[in-house]
Amino acid sequence: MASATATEAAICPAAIPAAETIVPACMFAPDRGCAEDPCGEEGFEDGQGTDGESADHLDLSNKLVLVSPTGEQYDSLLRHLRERIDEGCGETIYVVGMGSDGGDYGLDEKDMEASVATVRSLCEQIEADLILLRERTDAGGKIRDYLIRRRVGEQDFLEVRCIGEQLMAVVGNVDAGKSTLLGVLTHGELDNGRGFARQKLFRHKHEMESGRTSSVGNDILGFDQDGEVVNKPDSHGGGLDWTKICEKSSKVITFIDLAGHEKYLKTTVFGMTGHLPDFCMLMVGSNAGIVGMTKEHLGLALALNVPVFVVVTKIDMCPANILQETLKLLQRLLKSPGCRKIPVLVQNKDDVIVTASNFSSERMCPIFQISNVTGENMDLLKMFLNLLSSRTTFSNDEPAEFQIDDTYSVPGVGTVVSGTTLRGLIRLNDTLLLGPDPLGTFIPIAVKSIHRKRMPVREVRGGQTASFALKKIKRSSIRKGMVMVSPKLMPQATWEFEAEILVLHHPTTISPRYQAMVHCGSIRQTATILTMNKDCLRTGDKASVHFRFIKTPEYLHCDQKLVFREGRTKAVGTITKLLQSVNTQAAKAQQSKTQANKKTSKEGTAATEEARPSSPNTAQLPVSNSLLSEPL
Ligand SMILES: Nc1nc2c(ncn2[C@@H]2O[C@H](COP(=O)(O)OP(=O)(O)OP(=O)(O)O)[C@@H](O)[C@H]2O)c(=O)[nH]1
Repeated sequence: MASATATEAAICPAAIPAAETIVPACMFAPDRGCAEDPCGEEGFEDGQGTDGESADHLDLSNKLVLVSPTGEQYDSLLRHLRERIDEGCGETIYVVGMGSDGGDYGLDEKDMEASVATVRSLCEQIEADLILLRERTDAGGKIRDYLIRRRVGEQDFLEVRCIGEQLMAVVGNVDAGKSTLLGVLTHGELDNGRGFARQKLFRHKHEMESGRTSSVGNDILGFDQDGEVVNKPDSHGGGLDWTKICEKSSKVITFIDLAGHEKYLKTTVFGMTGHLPDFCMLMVGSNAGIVGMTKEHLGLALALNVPVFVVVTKIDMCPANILQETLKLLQRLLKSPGCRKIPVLVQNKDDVIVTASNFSSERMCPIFQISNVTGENMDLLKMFLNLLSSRTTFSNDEPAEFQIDDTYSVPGVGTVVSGTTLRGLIRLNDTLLLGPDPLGTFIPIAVKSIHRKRMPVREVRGGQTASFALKKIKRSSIRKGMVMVSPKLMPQATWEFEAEILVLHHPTTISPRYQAMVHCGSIRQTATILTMNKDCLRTGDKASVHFRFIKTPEYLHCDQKLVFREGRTKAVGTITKLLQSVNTQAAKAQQSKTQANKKTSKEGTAATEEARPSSPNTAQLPVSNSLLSEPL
């Protein structure tokens, strides 16, 4: 398949040498030993039509297919491109001039021109921009890499302006330069080495004074169509106008700056589990090396399956031998059996294109070396950020589910909840079920206003962060970890669940009755181990464990990832079974009581009436017979 397969720039695991030294990025270029390998075939699967027609007989494997495709080939190419754009959440890197049929790579001038005209026409069909990233020459002529990114139309502005939004968790030990790098990236001014750039980001007074991040920060970086950063801080306070950034951007990255100090590990774990980041940027100070929380943060990202890349900072002030030592240790850590990553040192734009193309789907872990003070290699990092495409696809057809990360009281507005839409579509005036409350019940609630990136919008989709203003609800009755879901889901709260866990670290042994904090999505609550399928657990052990929350039941799913921690003890796992769900008379009684109270308020009554027919807690759920909602 000419461009279709070749565009994958796929790495070939078989071709990866188990080298001791850092692997150069060019090892991953598509022209290295991948021509006859199974990676090349992957594209064929993609190339199969939705009607089951094989791309094989359309012969899309030849690099010349784009020169003058038949109608059938054109349709197939279009279908394939559409699939890739959907898979890449609106963008993909597309290579012209390479086939997977074993022929020489490269096209002559005329064929390249014709091929690009075809790709341009395909892009028009899907309303996407075609941006040239690089041109190189091989035996058969020229090869070009393009970024294809779906356009964001004017009419989308009010709806979902930031289509290409990605969430990036920023982790690393204290003083690695996390806040500084975010300040430099989002405010466009270099640092002075004494904390100048980070000043713009601090949110709490004590952070300003100590220079340490304690909250989960949130900053955005926008790229225009040409990959240029659009952030322009205003000249007065240096603040960022998010609306303007989103307006001008074809891609927006939201950073969550997670605290580096061990004291704030709880917040950091919450940031990683609760915000569903697409990527994780692990920062390492070149002079300090792999110290403190670096390994913990890396372990957390790996356990949660978040693709990680590393940014080594402060290269301006680090002696060459220390920098080399840090890189060596870093590489050893990444290649260790616990990580099984392939470290790749990014040194030029070609390396950026290759690493960005393969990042989310492969074991590759790019390493950047930068200075926030001199700006060295900042262009490579920015280019990488612009080219990264997320593999997380969210379906809008599923019933809506929104998890609450934070609550606010806004004067004149009332209670506002913010969080992440996990799936489905939430529109203005939809009625959702909010819960669970301490009794495990969910109450109907109408969506009266939605904000995204500080802008009012009419809907939010899976994967997007948003805030909702809620009527007639006290802030104190909402806690992190609660959800707002479609009534179709008939939500139930769970006191007890089973999970397969792996103990990453524990100083002695864990046995039944042990208690620790469970982080799961935005849920953060202490749970007790009731039973497990082993007598006791030590570092490195895997087991099936039966947990019970100590305070309130929570809304959980099977297959959700969780982190279980207390002090230095840490375990990660996956929920396998929900054991004790609240679905009781008591919950029902509480539900009716809430509704009765609501009737006293006109608006509250309206909302209740509206939701009643579809409210599972009032009408449709089967009623179980015991007081399961009571804690043990
Ligand atoms: N010379 C030099 N100094 C840097 C660089 N990056 C950061 N710094 C300085 O290093 C110090 C620590 O940077 P921060 O950005 O606060 O580190 P952090 O990782 O955010 O720390 P926490 O928020 O506490 O987790 C500040 O004084 C920065 O000015 C760099 O590339 N070169």
